Amino acid sequence: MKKNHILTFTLNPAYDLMGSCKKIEYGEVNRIQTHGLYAAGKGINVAKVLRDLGMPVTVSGFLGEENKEGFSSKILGMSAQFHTVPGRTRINMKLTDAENISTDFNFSGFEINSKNWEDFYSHSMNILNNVNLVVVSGSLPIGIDIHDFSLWIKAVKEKCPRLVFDSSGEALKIGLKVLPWLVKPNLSELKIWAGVDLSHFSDVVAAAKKLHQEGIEHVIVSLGDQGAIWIYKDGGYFASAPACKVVSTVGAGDSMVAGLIYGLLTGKTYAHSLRLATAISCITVSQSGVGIDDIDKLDAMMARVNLQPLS
Ligand SMILES: Nc1ncnc2c1ncn2[C@@H]1O[C@H](COP(=O)(O)OP(=O)(O)O)[C@@H](O)[C@H]1O
Ligand SMILES: O=P(O)(O)OC[C@H]1O[C@](O)(COP(=O)(O)O)[C@@H](O)[C@@H]1O
Repeated sequence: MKKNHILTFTLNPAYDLMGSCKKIEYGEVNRIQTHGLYAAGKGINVAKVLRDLGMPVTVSGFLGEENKEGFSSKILGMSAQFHTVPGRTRINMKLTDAENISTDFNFSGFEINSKNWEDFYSHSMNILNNVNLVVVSGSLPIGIDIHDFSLWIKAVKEKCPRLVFDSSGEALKIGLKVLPWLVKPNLSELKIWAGVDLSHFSDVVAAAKKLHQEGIEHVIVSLGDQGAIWIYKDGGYFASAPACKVVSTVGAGDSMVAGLIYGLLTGKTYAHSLRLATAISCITVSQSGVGIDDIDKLDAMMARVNLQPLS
């Protein structure tokens, strides 16, 4: 396997059906303009960006048997090592309205039984050999016991200490306990972890520092259109996100994670890496779907990111 080989696990991938309408009318028939149907889920999105930046990447997780045709053809250029299970991969609906607000309807899909989990567990440990960095991202499908997930992610970290973790809800709380190498909660996820309302910027910085002090080397908190902060051993940065036309914010966080990984694995400075990650996430916001189709756009977007050191 090549140097810097990256593996992403998406236990609950999805087809993202993206579209827009003027306004979502509750209880009415809503007519939606379709933008596209994409193979997605957090680790898949991270992998798309890394692939476009030229990094070798493998994607893994579960995939539903019934609608698996087509998924692989939508993620060309990366190695796919999915564990197929009976049932359907979920379809998540993502709508952007005239005020540029994205609303997500994340459905449930296949269910995992204990045999599926046991098989996946051993398969996942095998494919972790020779991996330089592993990403565990997204929600858990129905049927995965949180205690089993906790044991699995611990074992993943033992095999590959450079663990990047991005999830929500109970899985987020459990995953943070294994002290991943890098985490990127958004503001609402950080609030859940902190258990308090983080109403001021200084509260957000303090909570991120606390998470870092627990033993997580890189804590990045994304703040939507406000940008992001990064706390690491010797300091931190705030990056403001450049104003951009919003097509859909879906995948913005995943794109940021990919940019951070790329910067860190290719030896860029933290300032450069955060600038790059912020720029990539803004490019994602200004298009439908995740990925960098024009690499020349990046430099221009990076120049528009404003960085400030945090004390
Ligand atoms: N409306 C926006 N305009 C510009 N950049 C944005 C916007 N929304 C998100 N971003 C960029 O994407 C990053 C991740 O977005 P955020 O919504 O915080 O994450 P998540 O998708 O994980 O909830 C932000 O830090 C920012 O750089
Ligand atoms: O696994 P979850 O938490 O339901 O999230 C899955 C959804 O998140 C996405 O990966 C987008 O995530 P972000 O907007 O946080 O980057 C979608 O592609 C997918 O539908």
